[in-house]
Order: sequence, then C-alpha cells, then structure tokens
Amino acid sequence: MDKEKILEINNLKISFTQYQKGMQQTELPVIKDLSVTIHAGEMVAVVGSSGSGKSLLAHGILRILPYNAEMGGEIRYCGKPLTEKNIRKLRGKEIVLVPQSTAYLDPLMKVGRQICKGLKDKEKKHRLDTIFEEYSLDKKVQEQYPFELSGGMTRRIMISTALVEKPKLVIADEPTPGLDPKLAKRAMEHFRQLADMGAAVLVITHDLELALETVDRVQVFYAGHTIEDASVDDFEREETLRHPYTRALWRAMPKHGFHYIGGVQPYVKDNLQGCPFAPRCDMASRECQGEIPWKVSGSGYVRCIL
Ligand SMILES: Nc1ncnc2c1ncn2[C@@H]1O[C@H](COP(=O)(O)OP(=O)(O)OP(=O)(O)O)[C@@H](O)[C@H]1O
Ligand code: NI
Repeated sequence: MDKEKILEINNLKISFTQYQKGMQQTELPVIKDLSVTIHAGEMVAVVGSSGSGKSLLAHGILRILPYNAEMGGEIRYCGKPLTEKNIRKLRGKEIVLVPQSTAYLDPLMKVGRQICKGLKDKEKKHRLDTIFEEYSLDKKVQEQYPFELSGGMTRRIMISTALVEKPKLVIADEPTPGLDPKLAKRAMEHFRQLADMGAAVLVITHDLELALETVDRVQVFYAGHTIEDASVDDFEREETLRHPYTRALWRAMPKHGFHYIGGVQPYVKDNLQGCPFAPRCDMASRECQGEIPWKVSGSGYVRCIL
C-alpha cells in the first residue's frame, strides 16, 4: 500500500515502577513488544483480552500515562517522531481519543460547554448538531451535567466529541460497551466513514465480531506482544489465520460456537521467554521458548514458528 503512513509504532514497551515494602522497586512490564502501522484511509482493530494493556497503548500514543509509567520504542506520526511537544499541539485536534472510561468528562461542567470548547465557528456547531441527531441525542443534553446522563448516553457524547473535529488520527478505546447493538454498529460505521474520508482509525476492542464488520485489518495482542496482523478476509475461515491464539479467538466467536480457550494469560511478572501463548498451545514445542521472528504470510504477518 503506498498511502501515507499516519501512525507507525515500532516495538512499543510500557512498564510501571512499583514500590513494595518501603523502597524495594519492581518493574511491571505490561506492553513488551507492540508494533502497528496505520495508513491514511485505514481502520485497524487491536484486539486483546481484558487487562492486556490496550488502554495503555492509547494513553501511550497521547502521552497521558500515569507518572509511574515508562515508555520505550518508537511512535511516528505522519513520518516524524511523535514527541511530547508535538502531541500537545495535536491532541484533541488532528489526533483524537475516544476514551474508554466515561470518567473523562468533567463532572462540574455542562456537557455542551465541554464539547464546544473549541467550537467557535458555525460550521463545527452545525456538525455537532448533525452528529447529535445521528446518535439520537437531544440538544437539551448539552445543558446537562455528566452525572445526569446514563452510561450509554455519555458514551455517545464522547464519540460525538471526537467526531466534531476533522481528525487525521482517531483512537477509539472500547467505544461501544453500553450501546445497544444498533448504535454500536452505527458508531463503528461512523469511524469507518472517517477512514473513508482519509483518516487513520485505531479501534481498541475485545469485540472481534463487531470489529470484523467494519475494519480492514486486525492486530492481535496477547500478553504484551503483537502476535499476528491479519486482514479481515483472513477471518473468514480458521485455516487462513496463522497464530494458534488467533485461531482460538476465532473459535471463541459467538457465530463459531463460543469455544472456550483453556488456561489463562500469563501474568506480566512471570518473565516468560519466547511465545507468550506457548503454555496454552497444543502445538507448542521447545523451539517456542526461543526468539520468535516475524514471518510474512499471505496478506498478514505472524510471530509463530509453525
Ligand atoms: N497506574 C498503574 N500502575 C500499575 N499498573 C497499572 C497501572 N495502570 C494499569 N496497570 C496495569 O496495566 C494492565 C493493563 O491495563 P489496561 O487498562 O491498558 O488494560 P486493557 O487491555 O485496556 O483492559 P480492559 O479490556 O479491561 O480495558 C493492568 O492489568 C494493570 O496491571
Ligand atoms: Ni482498556
């Protein structure tokens, strides 16, 4: 693809420093090796189980990590390193986040004022009205405080806020929980539209089935590592997927019978070498404990020796 690379993340690492019993310091490496590239016009889903570090990825890109977090690796935006100074200028304008937690709204400020912070011009106000209509939000909502709204309503407002700007990069962190299936689908379609208009869209989710309806590619994230990057077409059949974990995810999808994956994801502190899925994999061998290189395979790539 020769479209412009909007976001390029190489070997991202995020770890926390924790203090135990006095001054004893421990490192908690949550994201160990994550790489993802999104071109203009592309919508990519990052899927991973709960607690695997998906929100940290979003917060790492926007540089809103907690003080005890440390980040390594490389993040590039439109071909240049995304520095702390740059992101400050771009955040909320060219680069927008739809946060996972509804706690991101200021509880003491009316909703309308929060969304309209930068909406001095008429065009944006008009866009906001249209978006509100599309999400079945009454204009009166703008006069309310966050505590007066239901969870689903708050989520719709957060999505609207991000869509009002004409962003170049959209990062949506679990944007659909709390929405009914129709609205969830509409939200995903809305992100798709932004991609079709030229934006790069990163959707962080554990709803693989919903994501597959709108995205172009899926990045599978497991125990701190990117393990596979597959096109949506690869998900049509189990055989076209490459990593045993991705195949297990496929079998766990409701329409493929909800098959449960045995075992649990390794804890970040258990400093496992090699493939993080090996302890749960039927096909694992000694080789899986060594360094596992990326392999290009069809339209995707995978980190598996099989
Ligand atoms: N401030 C912090 N200090 C220490 N560890 C933290 C901190 N914030 C997050 N973590 C650790 O990072 C892990 C990943 O958190 P994150 O919120 O990114 O997960 P997630 O994949 O977004 O999960 P979910 O699907 O539940 O949203 C957590 O399980 C937790 O162990
Ligand atoms: Ni999260």
